Amino acid sequence: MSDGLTPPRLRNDCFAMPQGVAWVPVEEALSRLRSALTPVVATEPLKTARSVGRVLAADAVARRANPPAANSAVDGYGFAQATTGAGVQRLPLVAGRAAAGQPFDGAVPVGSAIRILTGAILPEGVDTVVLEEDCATDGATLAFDGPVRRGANTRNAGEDVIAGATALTAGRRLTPADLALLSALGIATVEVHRPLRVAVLSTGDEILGDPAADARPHQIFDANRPMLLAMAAAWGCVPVDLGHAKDAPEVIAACLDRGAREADVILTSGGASAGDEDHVSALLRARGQLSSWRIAMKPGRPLALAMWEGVPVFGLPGNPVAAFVCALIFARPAFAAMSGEGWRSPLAFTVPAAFSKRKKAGRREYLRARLDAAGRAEVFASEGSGRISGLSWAAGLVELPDDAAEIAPGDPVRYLPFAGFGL
Ligand SMILES: Nc1nc2c(c(=O)[nH]1)N[C@H]1C(S)=C(S)[C@@H](COP(=O)(O)OP(=O)(O)OC[C@H]3O[C@@H](n4cnc5c(N)ncnc54)[C@H](O)[C@@H]3O)O[C@H]1N2
Ligand code: MOO
Repeated sequence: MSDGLTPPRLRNDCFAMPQGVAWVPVEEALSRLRSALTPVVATEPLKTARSVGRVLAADAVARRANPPAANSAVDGYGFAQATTGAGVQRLPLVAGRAAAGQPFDGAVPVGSAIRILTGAILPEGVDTVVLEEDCATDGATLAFDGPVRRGANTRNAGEDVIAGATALTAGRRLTPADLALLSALGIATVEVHRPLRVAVLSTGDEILGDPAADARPHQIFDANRPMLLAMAAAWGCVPVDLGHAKDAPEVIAACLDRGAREADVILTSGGASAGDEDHVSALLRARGQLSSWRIAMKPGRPLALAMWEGVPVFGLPGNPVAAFVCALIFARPAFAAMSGEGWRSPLAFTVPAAFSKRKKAGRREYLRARLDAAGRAEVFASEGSGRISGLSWAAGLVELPDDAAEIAPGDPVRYLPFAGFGL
């Protein structure tokens, strides 16, 4: 008989905070990570044209000014402004013209004008250009209505960037626009970090790797691995697919060993909680250095952060929504720090809520959200952590503070667009 057995009061709330467990606030877990992580990737020289998405390992210094010489911003006629004034101006045209790539060799005499095209270096004697649409000409004389401002329709040498200036600083993840800037400044090669290698492992006896396979009722297709591998790739990392492992400690340990050999960081999903089959957290506690787990956030509370053979492991929860949110909030800034970019806080702005919600104190909450036509954040109808359709529906997250909150339509909320996470 077990008459003396007294169960705890029924909570029936899978998101309630269990007692007797140390919950790590999100900010504390983030600041632990931030202080622990440094760049782990080597550097290499790379052709600028091939460097998009890479992280600069050294400042890029302009070899040349942009523009390198004063030139015309329009197609028109150039002259010295000092000899012109108000009212109708008539200037004799010199023979020849100045075009981009075909500079005019001579000097333009004071009081004369020259045909000039966009991008052409200003010939000696020219400091001002008048737009061709504002001119009349018979081929020998130019007429326009003055006055014209000195320097009109021209671009100064170095007005964008001067030679010797630092164009981009170390830590910059290079964008297509950066490639234009570097190329214009004559920087043909950049010193960049090698991309971070991110290994991804799914765990669980129920996981079936191939979505084309015939699944038995107890089996589910692996949703987390393609998602996490694609996130790593979108973040400029090299994804390393570790496949999926059964819920057996020695199998998971072998996969982690491989991950530690082939990658700079490991993402696992599933088995992060404290259930009978939650081998990832148990393994990390027993054989890795578990630094922080059970984060006070929803979704994602069983996040495990640990080291395995000297390589950081992010033990993400199995529920795909929780795995996704934890990857955004923890893995993304951490990968940036490890990649040489430095810690990157997510882009966030305040928008009015299009929803009502009451939350309890003690946990930060992330809701799948998107902006409606009026710029208000609407949230996905269900908060269920397995509702993957809501991740596709969403374009960002609403972040609710650790404290209790009651949100009514129109109240300001913090919105974190996926685009700000590079997705
Ligand atoms: N008694 C308690 N049960 C649970 C708690 C709790 O505190 N007490 N926490 C719940 C929360 S919250 C989460 S999240 C999960 C996290 O558990 P695990 O990280 O150990 O994940 P699993 O149990 O392995 O899986 C959870 C769920 O996700 C599915 N899954 C796992 N991997 C994948 C994958 N690669 N692709 C698609 N779906 C996946 C798995 O089948 C489960 O349904 O624990 C709760 N339970
Ligand atoms: O918080 Mo669990 O991480 O919801 O799904």
